[in-house]
Amino acid sequence: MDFRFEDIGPAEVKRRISAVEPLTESVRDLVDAVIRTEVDDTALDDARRQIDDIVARLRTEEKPGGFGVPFTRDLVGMPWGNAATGVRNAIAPPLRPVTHAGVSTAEVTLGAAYEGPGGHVHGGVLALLLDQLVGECASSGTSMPHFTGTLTVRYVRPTKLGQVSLRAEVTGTQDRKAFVSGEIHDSEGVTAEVEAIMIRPKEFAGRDEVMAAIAEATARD
Ligand SMILES: CCCCC/C=C\C/C=C\C/C=C\C/C=C\CCCC(=O)SCCNC(=O)CCNC(=O)[C@H](O)C(C)(C)COP(=O)(O)OP(=O)(O)OC[C@H]1O[C@@H](n2cnc3c(N)ncnc32)[C@H](O)[C@@H]1OP(=O)(O)O
Repeated sequence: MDFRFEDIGPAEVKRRISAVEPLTESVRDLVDAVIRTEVDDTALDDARRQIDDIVARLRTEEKPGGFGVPFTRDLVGMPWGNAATGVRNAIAPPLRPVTHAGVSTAEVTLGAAYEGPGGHVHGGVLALLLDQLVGECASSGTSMPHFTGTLTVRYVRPTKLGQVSLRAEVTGTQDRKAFVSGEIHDSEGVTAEVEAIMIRPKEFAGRDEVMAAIAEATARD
């Protein structure tokens, strides 16, 4: 597991997010524009050249591999490359889950980049969002990381592209397992339901083990 520690506080986290998030949003807009544009071939080629230049500039300084999940000195995770939520990830819709009293919710708008059946959301994208939400729900509720063991999605009816709401709730726990139920709905009701078995890996028996894993990974860096 890639645990790292950065000795920074909330103000620095906020500064870093505000420096990069507008770029992520612009790239997300770019993805949507490339799907929907009807400009001619010359304009497409011109756009490609300009984008290649920008990519070369960004790559002059870059991390190897993924972004990882560094933790701040207050043990706030920064999963900024996360496929569903990452503030640096233009592929992420992005999902912004909120957990309160054991219930996680999120509202998200799924545009052209998330299409599967014509005009409707790809089933894999719905599973991704539900997977993330049940992970947040199990992990935030216990303040310990839980991984997805088994995720069962029932697609009730096609989900139209546009705004959807998600909800998840822990329905029970047994040793290191948390059972989570959830759903996605649009303006007309439920479109997909999920049942998940989330598991706290045995190396994270308690907070001390998580802290030890962070310290060990930081010492390796
Ligand atoms: C102090 C610092 C604070 C830290 C942070 C705190 C909070 C974090 C807050 C928020 C975090 C936010 C969100 C969460 C993040 C992302 C969500 C996305 C979720 C994912 O995207 S995550 C990636 C996909 N996921 C995997 O990549 C898992 C690969 N896999 C494994 O890593 C292992 O396989 C594991 C860990 C699953 C189990 O390994 P293990 O060794 O711990 O478990 P073990 O075998 O001992 O079994 C123990 C009991 O679980 C049962 N069991 C085992 N496996 C099962 C399965 N698959 N399904 C159903 N039940 C299963 C057994 O049957 C037994 O049950 P019983 O005790 O009843 O016999």
